Amino acid sequence: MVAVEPWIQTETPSFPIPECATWPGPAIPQDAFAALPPSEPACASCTSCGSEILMLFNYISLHTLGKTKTKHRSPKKQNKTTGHTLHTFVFLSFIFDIDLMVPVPEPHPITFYQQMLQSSFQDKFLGAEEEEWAKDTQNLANIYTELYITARCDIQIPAQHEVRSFEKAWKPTGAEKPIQPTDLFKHPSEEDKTIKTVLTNGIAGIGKTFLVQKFVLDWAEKRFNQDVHLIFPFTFRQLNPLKGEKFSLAELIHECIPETVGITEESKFKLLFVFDGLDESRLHLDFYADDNRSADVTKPTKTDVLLRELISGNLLQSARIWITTRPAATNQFPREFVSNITEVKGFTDPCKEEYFKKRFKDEEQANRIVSHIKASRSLFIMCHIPVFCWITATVLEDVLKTREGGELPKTLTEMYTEFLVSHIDQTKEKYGPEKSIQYIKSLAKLAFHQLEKGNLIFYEKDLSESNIYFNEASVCSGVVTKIFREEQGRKGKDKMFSFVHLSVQEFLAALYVRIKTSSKKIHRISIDRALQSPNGHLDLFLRFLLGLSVQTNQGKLHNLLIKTDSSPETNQETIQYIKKKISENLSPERSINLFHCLNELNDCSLVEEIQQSLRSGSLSADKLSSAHWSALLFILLSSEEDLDVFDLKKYSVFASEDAFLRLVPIMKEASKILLSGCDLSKRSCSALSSVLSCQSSMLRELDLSNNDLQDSGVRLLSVGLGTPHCRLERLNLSGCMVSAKGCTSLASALRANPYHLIELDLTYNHPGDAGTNALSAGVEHEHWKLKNLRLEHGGEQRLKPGLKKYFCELTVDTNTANRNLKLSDNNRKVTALELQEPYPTHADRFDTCLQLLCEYGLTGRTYWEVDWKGVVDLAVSYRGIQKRGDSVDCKFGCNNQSWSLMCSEVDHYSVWHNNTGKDISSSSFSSVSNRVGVYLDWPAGTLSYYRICSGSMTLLHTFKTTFTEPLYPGFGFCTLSYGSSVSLSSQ
Ligand SMILES: Nc1ncnc2c1ncn2[C@@H]1O[C@H](COP(=O)(O)OP(=O)(O)OP(=O)(O)O)[C@@H](O)[C@H]1O
Repeated sequence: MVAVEPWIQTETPSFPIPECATWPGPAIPQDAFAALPPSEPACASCTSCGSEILMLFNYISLHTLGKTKTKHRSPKKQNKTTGHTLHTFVFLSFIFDIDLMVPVPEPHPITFYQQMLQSSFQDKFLGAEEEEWAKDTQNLANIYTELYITARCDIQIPAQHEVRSFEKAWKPTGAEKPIQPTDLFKHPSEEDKTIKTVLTNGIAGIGKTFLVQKFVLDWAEKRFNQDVHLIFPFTFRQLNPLKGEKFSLAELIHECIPETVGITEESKFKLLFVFDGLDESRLHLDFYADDNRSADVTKPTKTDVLLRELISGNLLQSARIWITTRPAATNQFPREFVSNITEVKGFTDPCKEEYFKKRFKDEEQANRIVSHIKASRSLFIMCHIPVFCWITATVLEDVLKTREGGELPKTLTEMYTEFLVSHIDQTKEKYGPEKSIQYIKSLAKLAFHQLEKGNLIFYEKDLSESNIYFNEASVCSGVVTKIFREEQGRKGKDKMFSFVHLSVQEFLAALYVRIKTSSKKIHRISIDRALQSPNGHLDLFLRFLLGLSVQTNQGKLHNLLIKTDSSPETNQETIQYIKKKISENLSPERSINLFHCLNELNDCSLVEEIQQSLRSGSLSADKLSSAHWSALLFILLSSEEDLDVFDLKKYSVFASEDAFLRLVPIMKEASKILLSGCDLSKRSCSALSSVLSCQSSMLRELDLSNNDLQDSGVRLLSVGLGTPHCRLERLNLSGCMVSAKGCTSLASALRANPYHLIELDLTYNHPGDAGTNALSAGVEHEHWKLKNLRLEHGGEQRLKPGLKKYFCELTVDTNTANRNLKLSDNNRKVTALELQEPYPTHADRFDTCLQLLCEYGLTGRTYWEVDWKGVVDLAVSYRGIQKRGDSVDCKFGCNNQSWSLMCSEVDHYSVWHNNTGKDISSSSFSSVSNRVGVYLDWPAGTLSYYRICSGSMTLLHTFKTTFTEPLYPGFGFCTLSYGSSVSLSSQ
């Protein structure tokens, strides 16, 4: 027996394999495994899966190798066969019927086959640029730009049409964990454990196929993943035509990956099966179907069943599986078969630039293109999608070549119009203008009808319905190859087609409508239809349709469009109609699309109005209309501002609860929401609950401390917390008036969804025994992730509203009182007098400054109130403030040891720290008030002073700092204001 690799070991127990006698070929040479590292198996000791592989490759050697030797290959492919090594030559000779010049003894060590496959894949994947539709793109290794990939712990099924999601200014967030492609199969927490099945999710054109190709190329060029012996890359497009046909697994592999034909070795290989494009699958992949019997690798089985068995792990249990898909198809895949989910997010901002720099070798040209794209926010955002970068690069390259110094396209419609025009121009001369125009028209028809049906992949039959006949199309392929691609089906059957990107299909569909009708009404009808769509699937179509009514775009496509009545006046009517719609109560997503439409129509008036008010500081939340609110959200969502952290205090102009509720779409983008002390009530809890339960919620941290949410609010919040989509890790409800009832709601939410919350802060509440027990019991539970439950500083007083819950009765420290300060009213009143008191000498006594300190140092949250008269300093100070003399080191507010509010019946208020003062405007105070409230939140580093008048509080000032020692409240007076006094108020 030899060492079995851990990832095989963990899955099936070892048992002795059948005797080598079952091997039908020549005996295995002694040195067959010589090229393997010492930990690799030196002989065929095996697990159950090992024996499956043994049978698989025995079968290959017997049945398929000979058969495929005679297979006919296309001359085009033959030209590509410039083998890298002797092995490659030998291997390729099997495929291409080239006479063997050097006989190679069989069977070979695994490294032999590995090298053959790797050499062959180098040819295949380096040559990715040879794809028909992308003839001008460069070599994969040269153009490949790093993609941002994240690990997710669940599958996201978008409620929206995926095209919409590419409008957002996506940025890496703290909530997401980026991973390298080389770590796809590494366990996130346990390094020595590998993962069996990875599902990689990503919207259309985001780079999934490129990622797969680069992964395989890196393996083939021995850069990464060398622990995998063999990689078998499939695409669902390839597999679709095989639906219902019967193959053994080996035959299926050979059928789709001819490069594997030579493999005849038996052993326990580490295999990786890659299946690209689950969303395009037409196979019957019902994992719970009745016919799910355990399949035999060697017996002909229906392709659909083989795949299901392989993916579900019933076949080749130790093989790794990697599936890529667009989000819409993720729900086809049962969660229990996925060990890890990753998402391709596209290019980060620096990578967008890098892409263009790779694509344009001329540095000056590259810089010009990058700065043009950056100048148009919408284009720059969209460039996180690689296919959009490709379209942009293609267009701009052409425009720069043909129009020296000319305007570059700025809107989306302008970009796609140029894209189309450049292809028509390139091919007109070759095939004649009529034919090329006719084909574009036919493609537009196809695009429209298939979009209506929701189809992204079409067959020859669909083409002929739009008068496209394959043979002619291929003759004229120069016209269409860049916008339309053909996937080579099997043996010439079932050819499949798609547009290079869904957005191209949507553009052509809009063009079709423009070709067909010049009616004024079409704008309104299309706007209404797009607004009715629950998932926004017509949003982009609408933008193109309206963009195509702009005269400059129409001028460029005059060969295709009939004369329309899209005069500037008609467009003005459309603009007014859109503005009217925006002012109605639309969902944020729909209204944001309408702003994009206005942009396509070159109308930016609404957005400019808001931007102007933002710049001048005249924006006031209560004066904003619905349309202005939508404009504001549009600006915020598409701004460069980092939306990862939502801090309501940053949006001070919206600090009312009503305004806060309007900002929910922004909160949905955040991973951290900071709402401490924002006067929120239970109304806000329902909104936050919807953010928590939103499918795409990235929220990990929510700080609601110091809001009087009460149990009713916490109950609403718990609804969101308990939903499976909520992945909140930290929740701060400190000082939210929560009693046992609220704790019980939280506990039941956590019973439903115990997997994410790690930290729960319930300090300064009143959980009582019942609340404490309900939550503490959960912490002990093995499924609960909650580790840090904080319940300190509890008590009945915490159920009081506002800052009163932190009320504290201060006691003066008589040993610190200056002799000119008289204490009366049971030491609760301090008055500055010219006449000295006979206090004994004490080291802590202020000998010159008319000041005193209170007895206890404060380190938590404390609130107190005082009544004052004359001119007084209401201060907090470190204990070590100097007590001798009258220098700045002694005086409250004049050093770095103390902070003070100076109240004067003449000059009103000023705040002081470190000898720097700031007056507080008194113009807003209509009447005199001599009561001040002081709130110290020592851990948060805030000290706030409030003016209290007839029971209402007005914030005067907040100091924000980091306190390093306990703080002692203190009172100070100046020598010229004898008679001034401070009285400590009781609760
Ligand atoms: N990492 C990358 N570096 C450079 N270009 C890329 C990269 N990824 C993708 N592209 C460009 O974008 C195009 C589309 O990418 P790809 O086909 O991989 O997307 P996809 O996610 O598989 O899309 P779909 O879901 O539509 O199949 C590529 O042909 C290439 O031009």
